[in-house]
Amino acid sequence: MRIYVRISRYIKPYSLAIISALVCTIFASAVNLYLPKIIGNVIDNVLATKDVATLNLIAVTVIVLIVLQGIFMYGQTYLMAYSSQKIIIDIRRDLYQHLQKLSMLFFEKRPIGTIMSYITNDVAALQTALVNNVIDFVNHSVTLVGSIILLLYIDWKLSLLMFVSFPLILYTVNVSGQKMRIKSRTLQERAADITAFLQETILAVRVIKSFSRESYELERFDYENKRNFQAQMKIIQVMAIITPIINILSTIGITAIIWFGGHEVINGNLTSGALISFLVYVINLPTPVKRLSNVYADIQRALAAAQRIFEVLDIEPEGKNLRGAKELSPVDGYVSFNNVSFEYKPGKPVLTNVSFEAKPGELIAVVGPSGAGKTTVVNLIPRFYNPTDGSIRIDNIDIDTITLQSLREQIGIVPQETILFSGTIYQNILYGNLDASQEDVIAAAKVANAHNFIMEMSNGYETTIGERGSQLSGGQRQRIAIARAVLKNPRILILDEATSALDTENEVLVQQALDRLMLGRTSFVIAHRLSTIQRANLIIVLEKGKIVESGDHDTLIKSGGLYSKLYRIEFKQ
Ligand SMILES: Nc1ncnc2c1ncn2[C@@H]1O[C@H](COP(=O)(O)OP(=O)(O)OP(=O)(O)O)[C@@H](O)[C@H]1O
Repeated sequence: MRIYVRISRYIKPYSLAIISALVCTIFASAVNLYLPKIIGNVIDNVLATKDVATLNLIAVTVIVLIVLQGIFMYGQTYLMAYSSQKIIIDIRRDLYQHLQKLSMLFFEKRPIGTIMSYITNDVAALQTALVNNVIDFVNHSVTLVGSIILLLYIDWKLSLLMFVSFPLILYTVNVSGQKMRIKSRTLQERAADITAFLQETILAVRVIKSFSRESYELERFDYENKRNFQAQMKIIQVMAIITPIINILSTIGITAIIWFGGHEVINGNLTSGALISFLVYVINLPTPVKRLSNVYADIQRALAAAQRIFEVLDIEPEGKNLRGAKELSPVDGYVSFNNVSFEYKPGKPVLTNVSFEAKPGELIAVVGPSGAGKTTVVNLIPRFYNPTDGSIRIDNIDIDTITLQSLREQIGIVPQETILFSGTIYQNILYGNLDASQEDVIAAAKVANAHNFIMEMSNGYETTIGERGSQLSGGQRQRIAIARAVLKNPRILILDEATSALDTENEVLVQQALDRLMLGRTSFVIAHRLSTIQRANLIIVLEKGKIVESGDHDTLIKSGGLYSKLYRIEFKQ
């Protein structure tokens, strides 16, 4: 029931348009209902009495009715499509907005394709239900109920005969509808699996090719397709059984009516016209029943989709602001970790009692073996995750007590892998500060050593870069990411130095750009370069989530611990 209430909340703003559409539908269906009655009239009152005047009148009436029906059908289609599109846009928007608020953990737990499927497949299923099925439902319900009333009015004994088969039909529809609902959900999940698979393998096409795993991937794809096929066939099976059953039941009913009705006419209890009208109503009756059973199945499918959509909408944004969270005004850049512990999965600590301080403008290098928790430490600063224990303070304010947006406005991040959006280079740099002027963008590009290579491109700043910036080299992408960060002008900087080596020229340009970017900002660098650790005010050495050493380069080398070992293996080459 709750699901209907929630859907109705989306429908409410468009109720006037929907009601108007439904009124149009009712009138359009009423015309259909009236036509068999006219046929009966022609037989009894025109053909029997050879009354030409009435025949003319009936002909004109039929044409007028059909024209009116056309107008109503236009209204029904237009208004319903209008409102359902609007409703779908609202749902899609809410879903997208909600997804944006969900924590990183949500995205890490699910393949990208599955998440996309919520917004594409599930919303599309809802859309079909809203556009086609609501109209069909009203149209065929009116036809069904109207036909039954008219049948009773024409001859109730004949009607009773027909009604014997009806409960059987309704029962069949009901049982199959329940089955459809369960199977539809499975199908929807299988469809999402295929999207997820495609997404993953298309993104990883380079890896697949380099390992020559095309046939292996094809096998995996075949498997996903097979599962989808099986889910699809289970639904078809139910539908394939229900249709002939309904046909058989209706045909038995019609034959009985012709037989019994024929006797009624012969005995003079019924006119020929009335029997013909009756038969036309009865023959038309399976259509609404069949369509309603399809509508029912479609609505079940839509409900399954709606359920999945609402399940996502119900996931609490984990990184949400605490009640009474304050805006963080521009900071000096003092950052402290106070006994911070963290676990991604309960019971599996990734960081334990991490404490350190960074003064404004300092460079903090985070080093340690792979998996030590370096990325996790820096990800806690913009609150991509919340510490399980302890606190992080910026300018002595616990970051838990400030709004996420104002916190993240003060932090610039240059990741190891630069993610660019399809669009122009200009738009990609502007992403750092949407209010920046053209001069600012160019100045930032200059600081980032990006201006020259941009100007050498076919359309300069207006050059469109392919999806994820695939047309640019690694070093160029990094410099665009740096330009973005320069434009944002944050007080605190998080930098993940690329491990992959660039060519010497790019290396120098990137390094120079980074140095300019870090100047005067509190910078946390997951360090892979010798120059960074040598210059760092503080080096934090992590091992298995704990700080095992900290200090500057010279002190740590002298102490001869893990750092000096790492230094020999990783940095001093
Ligand atoms: N999203 C996640 N969910 C669960 N566990 C995670 C997640 N991210 C990282 N971990 C685990 O947490 C630990 C620390 O990971 P982290 O990425 O912080 O290490 P790192 O020092 O940055 O490693 P690397 O140098 O290899 O990038 C690892 O054991 C890793 O497996």
